[in-house]
Amino acid sequence: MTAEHSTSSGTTETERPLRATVLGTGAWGTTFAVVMADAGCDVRMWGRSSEVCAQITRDHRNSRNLPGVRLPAQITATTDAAAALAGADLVVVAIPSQSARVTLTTLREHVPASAVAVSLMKGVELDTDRRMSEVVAEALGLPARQVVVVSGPNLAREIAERQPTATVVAGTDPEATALVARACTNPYFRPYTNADVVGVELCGAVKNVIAIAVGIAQGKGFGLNTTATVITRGLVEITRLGRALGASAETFPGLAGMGDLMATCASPLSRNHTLGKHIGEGLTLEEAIAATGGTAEGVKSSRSVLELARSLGVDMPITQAVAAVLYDGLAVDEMARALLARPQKAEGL
Ligand SMILES: NC(=O)C1=CN([C@@H]2O[C@H](COP(=O)(O)OP(=O)(O)OC[C@H]3O[C@@H](n4cnc5c(N)ncnc54)[C@H](O)[C@@H]3O)[C@@H](O)[C@H]2O)C=CC1
Ligand SMILES: O=C(CO)COP(=O)(O)O
Repeated sequence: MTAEHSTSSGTTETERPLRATVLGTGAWGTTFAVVMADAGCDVRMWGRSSEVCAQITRDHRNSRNLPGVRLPAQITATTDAAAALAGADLVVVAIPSQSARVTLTTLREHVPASAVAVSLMKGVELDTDRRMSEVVAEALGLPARQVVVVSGPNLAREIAERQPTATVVAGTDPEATALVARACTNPYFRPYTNADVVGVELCGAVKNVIAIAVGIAQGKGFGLNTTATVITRGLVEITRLGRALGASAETFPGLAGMGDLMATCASPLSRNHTLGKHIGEGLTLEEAIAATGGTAEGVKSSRSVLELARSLGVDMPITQAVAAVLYDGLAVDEMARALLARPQKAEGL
């Protein structure tokens, strides 16, 4: 992957590998660094832990977040934000959604004004109800056209093992979107581009809440009929919210929508699914968070998505039930009863 710069004659010339800086050394940040390194980019990482950064640079491993995976030797990591971000063409954000605004605000002075920012995060900010691309643009002071999102059926561990998958790269500026898609194209990772940023981001955030619901059902011992019902009606909920916010109907049955729902709701690798299962088995929220490890974004997003839906008058019964179980003491046994007892209606949106 090389950077192309316009020359004075208006043509482009290939000069050097594209420089990408990943913010966050968690499971997905590290895996996406591998994806971009395998696509030919020059990849640096920034993280808070000097121990993790040293291990990435020196031993080519991240045993805390991606145990057993060997990283390409050219990936380096540092806690020094200025060094990590100097000259970056792409700034890839992979930290928990609720920490994004504060963290990016402190890093802003080091981000080159011409950089394209890439959000890998799947959440909606509490209190503001902002999507992550909006948070990134506001915190870094970048125009919306310079922010691109990546979202799809992308369980980190499988991709770190170079198992084939596809994703969606969404942005409002076709050039920036294509640049990010090229930066992550390699023999096992295939991005599709999409101009529907709103739809792609909502799919990524809300599928985590639906995966918690599926996990709860499975933790209760319910089978595949229940799982299929929650996934399918979950997609209806996501679509309803997205349409109210102007998203394209075509996005929801695609990779970022149905694709990611299938991966996240089915896989024991998913933190959201796992957390839900623990809740269904009777753990408290605190116990389930501790037992799951890693970031289960759907916990906080159940509240922010519900806030957003209410502000728009959109009905999201599964999301509402998950938030009620996690935060309002609704008993798990009551959850299914409450969902099934709702008034009869026609299928569809
Ligand atoms: N793990 C996965 O398979 C996928 C995750 N995502 C999304 O990517 C985002 C990041 O997820 P993961 O890397 O998996 O999470 P993780 O839990 O593995 O790692 C999060 C990382 O962020 C760091 N961090 C936490 N608070 C921070 C702060 N205030 N400032 C700087 N760093 C901070 C942690 O130390 C850790 O290194 C989430 O929004 C998640 O939904 C998206 C696709 C796949
Ligand atoms: O987003 C993901 C897969 O696409 C990862 O899901 P979890 O955050 O639930 O692990």
